[in-house]
Amino acid sequence: MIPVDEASRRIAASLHPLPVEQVRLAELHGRVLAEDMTAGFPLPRFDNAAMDGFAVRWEDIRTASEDSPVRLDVCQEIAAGVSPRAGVTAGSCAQIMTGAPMPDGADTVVIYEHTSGFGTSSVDVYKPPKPCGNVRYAGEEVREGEVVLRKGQRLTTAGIGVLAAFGYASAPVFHRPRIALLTVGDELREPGEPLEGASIYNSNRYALEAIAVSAGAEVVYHAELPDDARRISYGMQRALGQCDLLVTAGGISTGEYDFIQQELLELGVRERFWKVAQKPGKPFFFGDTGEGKLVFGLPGNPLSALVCFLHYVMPALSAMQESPYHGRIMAVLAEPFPADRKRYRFLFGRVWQENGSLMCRVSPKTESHMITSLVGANCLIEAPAADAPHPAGTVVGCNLLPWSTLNDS
Ligand SMILES: Nc1nc2c(c(=O)[nH]1)N[C@H]1C(S)=C(S)[C@@H](COP(=O)(O)OP(=O)(O)OC[C@H]3O[C@@H](n4cnc5c(N)ncnc54)[C@H](O)[C@@H]3O)O[C@H]1N2
Ligand code: MOO
Repeated sequence: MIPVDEASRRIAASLHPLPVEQVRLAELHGRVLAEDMTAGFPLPRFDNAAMDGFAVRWEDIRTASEDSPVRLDVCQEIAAGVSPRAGVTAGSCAQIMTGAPMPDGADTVVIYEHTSGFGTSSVDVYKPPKPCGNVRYAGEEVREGEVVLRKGQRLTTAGIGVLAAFGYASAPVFHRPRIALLTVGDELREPGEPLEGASIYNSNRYALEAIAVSAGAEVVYHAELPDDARRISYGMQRALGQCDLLVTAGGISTGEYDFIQQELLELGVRERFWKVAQKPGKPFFFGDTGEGKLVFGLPGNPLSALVCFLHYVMPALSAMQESPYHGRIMAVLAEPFPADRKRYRFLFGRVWQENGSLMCRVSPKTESHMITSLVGANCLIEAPAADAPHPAGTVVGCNLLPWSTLNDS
């Protein structure tokens, strides 16, 4: 049995970055950038109006007021997307729309509301803005050549919007990690099928598939297998042929029908560890193949499987895409945490904000088969082994669940 940190280190030592591919903008959501992206031009690209109104020389209208307006000749209209025909000279101005390029000579835009209005050959200005007011200057947001998105950034709303603004129709991203998912157990039935005798429904397949997809991975293969060494071996061979990570759930402990470890070793998988000093998830197995594929043998208890996925598989998926994984925040226990005497303990729970601090408490159901303890949980709380419960007030690590937010009810 090895400590939790040592397990994470051994997994990290087996990881390789995934290959890179060029993917079209519309398909980039959730993908991870494989290169820094730079600005091909400054943003804004040219000086332009921030408001609808009149492009003027501030010098001409600085004294304008309701009682003593300044009258200017309107020499042209400039709409967004149109280049100015001429510059603005003393005593003249241009009617201009938001986003339209500023004409030479003008340094300020007077908003429509502070003038006599559009559509005439001259305009009265009633109120001056600040000098250079209502103008967006070239390069004020981003300089040409500046890095706007970093390698390792997961592309969602922000990254996709920024790529589009700089005209990138596609971007280099890491391949999506391909996961093969095997669940094993004679007792398992698929949801929708009838239950008979001592059978139970296969929840791991669906919960693990959901978390894998939310982590940006692709489940390329799945099989639901009986406790039969030959069929498990065959399923694992097929799975390994098409994935980057093989994730199995169940059959990894020491029972008479736990064939996963034995069959993995038969297939030449190199064991990096089996058994970690943690609760739940003690019989967790990790290995790799000669071709660099990773094998995660998760315990079958539903919460043990999810804890191992959250704590080990998620960071591995990020690292394979050279993306930093910031899972953990620190929070204060509102109630005692039932520590284990020998094993590092993970428990689902809730974290919330109170008077400027983050507080947390574990879910009322704490056993590793109790899948309903996930309902209402928004975090996974972790704490080291101890002879007595960690008292309220202790600061512990909390990992927001990838499908939750701080404000989930
Ligand atoms: N003598 C010992 N017995 C057990 C030990 C041990 O150290 N010595 N470890 C216990 C711990 S801790 C865990 S965790 C489990 C893990 O065992 P396995 O990984 O071999 O899992 P199974 O025995 O196949 O299943 C355990 C449990 O989970 C249910 N299960 C399995 N797959 C699914 C699924 N896809 N969907 C829903 N539920 C599933 C299964 O029916 C069992 O109840 O071993 C302990 N025993
Ligand atoms: O470690 Mo098991 O995963 O306690 O239930």
